[in-house]
Amino acid sequence: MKLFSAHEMRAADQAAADAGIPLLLLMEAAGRAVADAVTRHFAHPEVLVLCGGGNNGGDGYVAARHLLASRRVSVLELSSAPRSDDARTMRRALLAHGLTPRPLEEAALTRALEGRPLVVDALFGSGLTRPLEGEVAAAVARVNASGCEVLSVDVPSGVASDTGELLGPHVRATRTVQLAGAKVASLFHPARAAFGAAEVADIGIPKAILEAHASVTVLSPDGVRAHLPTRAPDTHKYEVGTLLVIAGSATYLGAAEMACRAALRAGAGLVTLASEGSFPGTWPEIIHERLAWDHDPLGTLAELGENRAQVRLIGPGLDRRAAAVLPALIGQRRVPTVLDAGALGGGDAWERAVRDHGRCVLTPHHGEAAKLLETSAKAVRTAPLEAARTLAERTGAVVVLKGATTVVAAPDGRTAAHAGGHPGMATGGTGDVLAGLLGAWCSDEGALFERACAGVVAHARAGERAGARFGDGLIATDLIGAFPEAWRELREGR
Ligand SMILES: NC(=O)C1=CN([C@@H]2O[C@H](COP(=O)(O)OP(=O)(O)OC[C@H]3O[C@@H](n4cnc5c(N)ncnc54)[C@H](O)[C@@H]3O)[C@@H](O)[C@H]2O)[C@H](O)CC1
Ligand SMILES: [K+]
Repeated sequence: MKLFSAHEMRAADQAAADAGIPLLLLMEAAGRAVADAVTRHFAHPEVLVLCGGGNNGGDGYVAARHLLASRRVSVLELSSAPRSDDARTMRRALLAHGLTPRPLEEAALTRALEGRPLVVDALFGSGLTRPLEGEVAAAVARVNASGCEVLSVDVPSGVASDTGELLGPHVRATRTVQLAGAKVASLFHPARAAFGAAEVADIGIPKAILEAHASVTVLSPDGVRAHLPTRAPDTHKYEVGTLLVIAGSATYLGAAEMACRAALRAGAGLVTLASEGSFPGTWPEIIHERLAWDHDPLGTLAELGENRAQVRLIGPGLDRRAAAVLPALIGQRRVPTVLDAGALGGGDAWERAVRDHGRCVLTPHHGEAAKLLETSAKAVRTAPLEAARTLAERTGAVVVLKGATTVVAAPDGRTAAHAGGHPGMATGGTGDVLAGLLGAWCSDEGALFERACAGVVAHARAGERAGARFGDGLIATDLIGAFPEAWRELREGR
């Protein structure tokens, strides 16, 4: 499935019109899809349709017309007359069926809501340009306070379709029927919650036109299945991903250990941890090599069995003293390299090293991305797709921008987003687990973006499984425990 900005959707509409499918046809299909969704999901005998002055309102008039056959329908419209010709046409068609919209005034709305109808919200869609205020904001507040169920058309009115940030008063929908494609806001918190159960309706824009106008893919198990690592029956450990993890510090080895364990459970053939201090060695499968950050760490690493590592992961719990040698460390080997946490150093030399390397995967959370982009965490939160893309373009790396919705961006502009997982994953160490998992799966340097996408979906699925068992009390190592099951489910298409 694709994700659309308002601009991309308008461009797709225009391309459809140029190809011979006029907007009026799309509007008819949109309103029909909304009426179908009402029939499928709601049994209310009474339906109240609220129409705005744009094309979203036009969809509302069409839905009202189709619902007349099976429900008692009333329509309240914003006092301003419909602005677009198409919405005006659809309003006339409704009049021809004997239903006359009435002005959306306080008294009329209050009275209409008393009958506890299903409310179809067709006030504003992707054309919202500023926060709702005045009468409209008051009407939206009244609808929310009524406790009536609401089906929003395309976007809950008041939600800006291009960002997960909420800008002002908005409808809290029970369900939203998104038209032609999912909108950015439907995937990102906190706006995501306003959509209720979100679905996408086909309104007759040809698939090729939609594909050509959307730049973001919504990740799903089906979409990543082809990129899950598989093993030949006669393979050996050096063939399935040998990983060198450069992480941890003398006193804090937990993050490094979790990354190593996750990599092993994700199928890495061999995992070597290079860190300072002695390793408690709770998993004997992890090979430990000692290095001293004050004493020629690059030389030590060059001597290690590092030559055998097909992938490197640098960063979880990394000793602060490593910062001084990070650019040289990144440049030391040309194998795919996942940079996490302490290895997301930033600065000119770091950025140059990452760019020159050309096979890096960066896994920042919002705060780390903000530091790398020299902006605020709020700016990253408001526009995570753009933040991930900018960082990927600047560094030439695949960027995995972690959050409740994770964005994966490639330097060539490919972008994907995934909203799976469980709120319990907001706990220390889940990022280390993702880093280890990506370390295990990013051995295929020709498919770093695809493997990163698969890793993000698998990590989220493991979180869902662990969340189902432990709820918000899940801890990072539970994800590692749930990982084999999650991976199997994805492989088997469950
Ligand atoms: N391909 C598709 O998805 C199709 C979608 N359709 C529907 O069309 C709307 C978008 O229509 P548009 O006319 O561009 O915008 P709106 O209906 O959202 O109305 C905006 C309208 O209102 C003005 N405005 C904006 N913000 C405010 C505000 N805060 N207060 C007051 N007024 C505001 C703005 O100037 C516009 O005039 C899409 O969501 C779908 O529902 C088509 O029907 C079929 C193809
Ligand atoms: K709406």
